[in-house]
Amino acid sequence: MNIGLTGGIATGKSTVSRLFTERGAALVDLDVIAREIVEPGQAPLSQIAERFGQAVLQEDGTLNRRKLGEIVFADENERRALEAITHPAIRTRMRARMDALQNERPDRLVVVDVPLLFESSLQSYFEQVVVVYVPRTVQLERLMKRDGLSREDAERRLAAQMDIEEKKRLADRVIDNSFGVERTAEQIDLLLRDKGLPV
Ligand SMILES: CC(C)(COP(=O)(O)OP(=O)(O)OC[C@H]1O[C@@H](n2cnc3c(N)ncnc32)[C@H](O)[C@@H]1O)[C@@H](O)C(=O)NCCC(=O)NCCS
Ligand SMILES: Nc1ncnc2c1ncn2[C@@H]1O[C@H](COP(=O)(O)OP(=O)(O)OP(=O)(O)O)[C@@H](O)[C@H]1O
Repeated sequence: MNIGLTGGIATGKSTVSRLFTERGAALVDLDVIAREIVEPGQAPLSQIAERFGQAVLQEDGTLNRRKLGEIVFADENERRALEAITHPAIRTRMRARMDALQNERPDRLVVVDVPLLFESSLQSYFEQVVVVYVPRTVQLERLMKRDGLSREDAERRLAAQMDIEEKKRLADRVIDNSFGVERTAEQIDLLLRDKGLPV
């Protein structure tokens, strides 16, 4: 049994993932996998340095994420080039983790946090696609606050993704995270009950 969990940047996917794992679900997080595959010694990191120049590496050879972020969120072509390097490796690892977890305990819910699920057309990997939703204004405020970004930088990151209202329309199920975390937890309990899972 699996769920593909998505939403927009800073709409609350990590918060919702944590609520699921507290209730016994297993988690596969694509932001974590995306970091693993660019660790020193991994092929994608060398490809990134070749494509974007040594300036995107720090002195210790690790990726300068802030610098690369500035480049790719300002230019769609650059972003696509980065995705062409990273996405195949991310997808392979995602599939392997999902299979391993499901084989280990077939009765367990596997939640997969996939920020770009719709943008990358990954619907077919999942039995149900759940969107964590907040209105755009709330999304922008939470993003600026959490990451210390200016409004302009936050807007740029939002512009790199499908609009949250569009994602809401495409969802099999929506979790509204506009209110307190308690209200969000109630919606998760309801979803688990609908699936016949213990809460
Ligand atoms: C550009 C990078 C180095 C910036 O790193 P940074 O630490 O600032 O951000 P982080 O990785 O924590 O991502 C935060 C959020 O940004 C958004 N985001 C990241 N990459 C992209 C992208 N290519 N397109 C649109 N949104 C993106 C997602 O909502 C993600 O959850 C990094 O995001 C990256 O390597 N992106 C390419 C891999 C990728 O597509 N990851 C997204 C999940 S698979
Ligand atoms: N219900 C809520 N009420 C108030 N603040 C919240 C709520 N849910 C999440 N937040 C805050 O909003 C910010 C974004 O949440 P979170 O990090 O879970 O989003 P995300 O979708 O995982 O982000 P990303 O796309 O960057 O991975 C965080 O600072 C978090 O503490």
